[in-house]
Amino acid sequence: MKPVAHITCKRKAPDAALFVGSGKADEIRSLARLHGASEVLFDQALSPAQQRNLERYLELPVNDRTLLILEIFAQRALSHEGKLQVELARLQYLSTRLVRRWSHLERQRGGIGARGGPGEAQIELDRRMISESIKRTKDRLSKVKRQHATQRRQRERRDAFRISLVGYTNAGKSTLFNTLVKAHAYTADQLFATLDTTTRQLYLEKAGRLVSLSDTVGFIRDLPHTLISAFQATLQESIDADLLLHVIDASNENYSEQLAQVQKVLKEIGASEVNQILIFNKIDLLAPSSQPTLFQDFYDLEGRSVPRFFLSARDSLGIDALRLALSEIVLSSQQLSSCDAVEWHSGNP
Ligand SMILES: Nc1nc2c(ncn2[C@@H]2O[C@H](COP(=O)(O)OP(=O)(O)OP(=O)(O)O)[C@@H](O)[C@H]2O)c(=O)[nH]1
Ligand SMILES: [Mg+2]
Repeated sequence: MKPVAHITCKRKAPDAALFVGSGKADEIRSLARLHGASEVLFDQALSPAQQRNLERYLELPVNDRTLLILEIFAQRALSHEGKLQVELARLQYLSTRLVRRWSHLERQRGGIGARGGPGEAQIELDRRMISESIKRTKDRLSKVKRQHATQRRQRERRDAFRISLVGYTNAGKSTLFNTLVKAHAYTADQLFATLDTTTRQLYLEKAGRLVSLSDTVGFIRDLPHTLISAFQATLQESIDADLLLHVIDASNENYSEQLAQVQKVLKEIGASEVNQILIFNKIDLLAPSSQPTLFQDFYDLEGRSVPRFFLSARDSLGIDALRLALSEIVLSSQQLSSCDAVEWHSGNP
């Protein structure tokens, strides 16, 4: 599907019935007719009622940002757990929108049904089918989650230091992951290239030990709440980590907004207290005048001073300095935990 036209609108508050004003809705309708559009997509979350009213008004299928993100997620999910999570989020989304949605369109197309469109009985049947599917998917998901929790506990028992890559979608997390572990995670110039958490062992020479490194799903502005809860298990990896590498596309003009969005999601999933290092990536794309003079400094992250590294994951530029810093952090955390142990012993003769 390709966009044929787009239209923006400024309003103090969304209209309860149509989301936009009726004048704007008329404009959308003429534009859609002019371009022969087959669907209208809103880059915002619509309520079920708004969506229904808009479809009636525009006489076209109307979808919203949540559904678009769900569709992209559905295409990208690879693991069994990821697929189940997307399926569940999609069913839950659908179940709120199953109210005579298509009746008016089917009537126009001379559709079947006694009084045009699916009857109440059909809707009731669909609803029951969806709620059964929701239950089945939930059961399957909780089984997979139990298995994963066991695996996670086993990893924890091995006492690994855990590092997670987090950041806005397309920031370069998977590229950095590959560069660091020389693995081959799927990278692509598209949103949500990665949906499943991949974990590999990373050897840090200076620390003389292995740590575990996880690549995670990218974050995005206004991530719908249903999706946050659907991906809670996947994002759990970042909450459980000892250290977050927050990757930022420094060449993106909206990088500071994206950084703030990621911070917001981290708060929502309860990971805002985990230590962070900021990675300003893609410096190869910066103009000579914007190149950093220092490749390592500190950044004021909501009142916390956190280490920041400038690098290019694609060109392996600045990677050695990052590996060195990671080694130092791992070593000092080891010292800290052995100090704890000593204190504990001295306090308990
Ligand atoms: N020029 C340049 N491009 C980069 C760099 N790092 C990543 N990219 C490109 O940016 C795009 C996105 O990279 P990914 O590693 O897939 O990004 P991601 O953060 O894993 O994205 P999601 O999985 O979608 O969240 C790809 O086209 C990469 O080749 C870099 O340092 N410089
Ligand atoms: Mg990725």
